[in-house]
Amino acid sequence: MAVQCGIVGLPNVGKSTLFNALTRAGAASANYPFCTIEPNTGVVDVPDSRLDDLAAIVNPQRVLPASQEFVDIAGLVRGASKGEGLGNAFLANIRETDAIVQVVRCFVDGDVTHVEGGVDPVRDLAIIDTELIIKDLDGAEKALERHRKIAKSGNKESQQLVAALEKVHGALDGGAWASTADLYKEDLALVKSFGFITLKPMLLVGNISEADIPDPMANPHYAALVAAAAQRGCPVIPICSKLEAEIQELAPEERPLFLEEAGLSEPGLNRLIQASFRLLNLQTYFTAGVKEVRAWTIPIGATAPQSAGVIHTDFEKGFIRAQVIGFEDFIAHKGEQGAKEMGRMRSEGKEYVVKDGDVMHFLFNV
Ligand SMILES: Nc1ncnc2c1ncn2[C@@H]1O[C@H](COP(=O)(O)OP(=O)(O)OP(=O)(O)O)[C@@H](O)[C@H]1O
Ligand SMILES: [Mg+2]
Repeated sequence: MAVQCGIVGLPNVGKSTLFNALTRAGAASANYPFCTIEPNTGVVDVPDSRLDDLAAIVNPQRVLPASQEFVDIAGLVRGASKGEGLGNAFLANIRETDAIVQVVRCFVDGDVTHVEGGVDPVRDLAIIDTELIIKDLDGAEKALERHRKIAKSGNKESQQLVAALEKVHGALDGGAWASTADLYKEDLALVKSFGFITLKPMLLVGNISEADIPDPMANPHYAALVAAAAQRGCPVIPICSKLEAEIQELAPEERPLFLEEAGLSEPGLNRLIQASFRLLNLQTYFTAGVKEVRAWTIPIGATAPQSAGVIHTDFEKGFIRAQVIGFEDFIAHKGEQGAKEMGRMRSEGKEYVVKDGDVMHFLFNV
């Protein structure tokens, strides 16, 4: 289950630079087939140092991190939703994604053109908002037109769908994101297939300059973005895309020193990937065998059978029970054998809610 994030923003704000940094980072260490699916879609590894800790104990033949997909689209300009610029065609590409990462320019550099004439993150946010809202409004209107006809014939499901679409439409028509509409779980399920962009969770990336790294809030543009993000309850992280891309061009052994000099404890990309994980309420469990140590992505709250289903649907169908060792126990007792001897291996049933970091072994019927 590779989670997909769509990267949006005005032209020339640093989306592709960020995307390239991300995908190069992934490609360097990834052993995934189809690493680059399309020119503008890249699969990246989810950095997780716990995998190294597990591998040091288990000594597996291979280590497989969890993965995440990023989709880079052309910049959106004013009027993109009405066909201006290239962005409109590309907006369709992000309808399928699970979350939106919006890159907002906060770096000041006279050599890099700003399509709106100057750096102003709050204005830029409003422009992108408008485009996404109009695009969704258009989609909602078309869907309503179609489904109102079917609903008239007395089709119950269509009537429910129309009611849900009307809520979405109402929010969008008032200039707000569809996610602010008062939608029940059932409504969300009904409108899911329409891929409304403004129903997706969004993470803001303030693209700062290298000089801002030690103290991003000292850049008034970034501070303004943080304030705007807080107002709408949207997470925001500072990243210098340009530097991140440069880091990924270095040999892995050269990176730590470079990071230290830049004032970073780890690549900003790690924070970005981890933040998008949190945004989507995801967590990780591990399988740790001599063949492979592997990270698996599951929603927070997933039960043991649901988690097994991420490996294979048969594991979920035929689930009997799971043997579980907490990550800390696995490390402290130097692996499965040690944890077992100390009574730290638990047998859990169908109701067990998997915890972040659990090392799992599933028993199932086929
Ligand atoms: N943090 C930064 N500091 C300084 N320059 C940057 C930074 N991030 C990106 N740039 C520069 O901004 C320019 C535009 O970057 P990029 O091509 O990534 O933008 P984009 O958003 O993908 O544009 P488009 O929408 O046209 O595809 C490049 O010259 C890049 O080097
Ligand atoms: Mg680009």
